[in-house]
Amino acid sequence: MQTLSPPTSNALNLNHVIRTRRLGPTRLSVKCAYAFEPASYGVGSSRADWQSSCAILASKVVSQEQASSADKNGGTADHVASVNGHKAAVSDFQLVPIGNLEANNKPLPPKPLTISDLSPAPMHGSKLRVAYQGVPGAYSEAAAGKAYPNCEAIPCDQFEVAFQAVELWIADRAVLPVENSLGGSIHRNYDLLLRHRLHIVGEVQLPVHHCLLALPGVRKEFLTRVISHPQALSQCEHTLTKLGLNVAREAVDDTAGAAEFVAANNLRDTAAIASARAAELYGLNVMADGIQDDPSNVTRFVMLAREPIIPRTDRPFKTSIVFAHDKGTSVLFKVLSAFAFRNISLTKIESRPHRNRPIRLVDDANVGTAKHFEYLFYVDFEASMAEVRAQNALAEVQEFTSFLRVLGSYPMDMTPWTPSSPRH
Ligand SMILES: O=C(O)C(=O)C[C@]1(C(=O)O)C=C[C@@H](O)C=C1
Repeated sequence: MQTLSPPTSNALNLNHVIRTRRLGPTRLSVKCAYAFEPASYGVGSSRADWQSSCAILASKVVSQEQASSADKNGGTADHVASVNGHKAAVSDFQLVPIGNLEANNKPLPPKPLTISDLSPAPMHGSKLRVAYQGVPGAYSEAAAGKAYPNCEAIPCDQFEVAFQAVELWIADRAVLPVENSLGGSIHRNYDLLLRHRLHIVGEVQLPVHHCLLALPGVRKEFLTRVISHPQALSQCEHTLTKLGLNVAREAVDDTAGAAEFVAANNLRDTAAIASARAAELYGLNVMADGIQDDPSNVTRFVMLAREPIIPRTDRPFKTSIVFAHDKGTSVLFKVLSAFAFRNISLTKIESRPHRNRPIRLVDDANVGTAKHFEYLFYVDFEASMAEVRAQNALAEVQEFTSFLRVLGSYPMDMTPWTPSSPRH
């Protein structure tokens, strides 16, 4: 996939990230997130390890910010001296947050934690911060808004950065696409779900209504290429051909980023496939509206958090799992029968290469060596982990598999269906 970097989006370092999260939606980049590579913050295998790593990170962030504000006030030497054991006054060590000073500059004792401090989100009364991949105007931003109305949406330049933003407490949630009704699965996010330790806490299904966007005054005959996210290009493939647009199609990181790129570079030979909101944001014209090949085009997004939600039985729930087996795919039928036997419907099954052990060799002295590809299986089923039948099904699945992880048990998106109508 080609990466067209729009001139407006700079790669940020961690200090910038921390500041811009308060200022507004500058895109988080992988460069900033890699400042805390998993290996360097030593995430252990247990949740306790992971949580304490996050706490250490969060305290590092605070002390970095305090150090930089001390620098600005010419306080570096004092700070270093106090850390080295001179000037051991409490205020030098800043054991009490700076804001907690009485009028006479005496530190107040720390405030006790309350129940609301412990609730997972929103943090400290502020808006919920939701990471998504893309720039403003992307469908993922709309999905974040549907999942968490009034949230502060935080643009990230890659899916991986959105995962890390939540892990590093820069964001409270991530909203990421996993499948589209026309384009199929977004494999990258399936792989990332396994590599990261976040939990699926919800899903949203967003009707995706694509537009063909170009600079004002540009006509179809001028176009030599159409750029967009690969999913968007595949969702509009036939319609583009029907419109007579047999021009080059180029994949970029996100739909709104494509619109931004056309506008920022004043490209009169290039159109972007993106939302009507992207047209407004980047000053483009809508040349054709509703160009997705199916009017009921819909993308399913999952909401991710550091903590799982407590599963319930008072409304429809879905559960997502991933499993593998040492003996390969032969176990699949047994696993699926554990659900069929209990009348639990599967809504999705996806297989991905088993990255740690992609090939299994089976030697047969007479005929040679068979090389089987190994897979991880992702299954979504319609039941809550609070239901006994789901617990029993998983207990059985565990017997057949060498690896099983519950990615989340969460309420199904049951919002009324409103497909968009084609108007091109
Ligand atoms: O590029 C965007 O606007 C996105 O939000 C990404 C994405 C995707 O990854 O599938 C989301 C929804 C649409 O299906 C097209 C693209």
